[in-house]
Amino acid sequence: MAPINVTVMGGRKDYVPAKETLPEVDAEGNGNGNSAKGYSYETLQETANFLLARISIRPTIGIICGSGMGSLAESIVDAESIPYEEIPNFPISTVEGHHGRLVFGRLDGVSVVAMQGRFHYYEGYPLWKCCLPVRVMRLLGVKTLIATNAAGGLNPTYKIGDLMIVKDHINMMGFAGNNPLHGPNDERFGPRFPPMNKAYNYEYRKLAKEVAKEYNIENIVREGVYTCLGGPNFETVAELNMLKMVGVDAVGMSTVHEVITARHCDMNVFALSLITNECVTSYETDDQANHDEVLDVGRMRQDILRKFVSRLVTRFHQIDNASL
Ligand SMILES: O=P(O)(O)O[C@@H]1C[C@H](O)[C@@H](CO)O1
Ligand code: HPA
Repeated sequence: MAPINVTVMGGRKDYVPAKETLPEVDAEGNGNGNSAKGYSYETLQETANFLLARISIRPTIGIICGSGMGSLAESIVDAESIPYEEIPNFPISTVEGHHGRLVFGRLDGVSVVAMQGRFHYYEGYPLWKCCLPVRVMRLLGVKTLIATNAAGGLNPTYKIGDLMIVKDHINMMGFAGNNPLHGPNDERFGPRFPPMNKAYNYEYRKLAKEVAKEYNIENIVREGVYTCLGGPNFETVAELNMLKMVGVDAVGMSTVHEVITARHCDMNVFALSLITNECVTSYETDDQANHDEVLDVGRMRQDILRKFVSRLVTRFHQIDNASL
């Protein structure tokens, strides 16, 4: 790749983009996320077939690990991992704290697949591509999605290290017309106009609160509303105060579009936010959100998260099977 001349502070410098770490533009040549073109059902079926040929597990529950929460996948036994680079049509992870592989295996005897590394809009991927793994999971036979994320706590009662069961979301990016389902609809995935009022499964949320009691962690488990902004910058004070006014409890840069995609293809959804920082809603402070702190809190809470999510997998599996 030819060097690009860029002006940096202190003068000009030759910069060679690390090709393997830059997301490619989409099929229409757009890298800005506004393309209506996604991969076809057949293309994603090819991806699913590739994975089915490589792995012996047939997962029914899919887990997306949030920033710094990759260790969730380390409890998986009989694990078979496939790096994203080896998976046809898959993007690659470019964010620190996101390993970039699918881990198939068993959690407490339940067959699962975990994404150790998710795709974010700010990495340059259009929303449909950020959510491509969700559709692939569905084609693999996954019926339940557990999406985890790191988020800033906006609700003033939330503390760093709290776990927020997501009860609902506000799709801020959708307000601006950016939606993973934008563009032609393939009914084999789901309907043109999917409802979103029961996006976060009520039974799962109830169970999660029971498990929190069982594990004596109910004092750190909350339930609230999440929103996703496009990132990569953290929010301004004015933005955060506006979000607070409209009822947002936690702010992040993911999950909402994954949940929309999952509900579109009729998956049951549970989402969990780890509160990694308190949002700065005042001008009278020197505090600043930063990614290192996000990763540190992920490490600090890794044992609790692993135990909690493993137990949720077992309990969700029980109720999914009971309702068959
Ligand atoms: O992948 P998630 O949503 O957990 O990551 C959050 C949002 C940004 O990617 C990053 C900011 O530190 O953490
Ligand atoms: N804002 C947005 N995304 C985040 C935050 C935040 O404060 N913390 C972790 N991810």
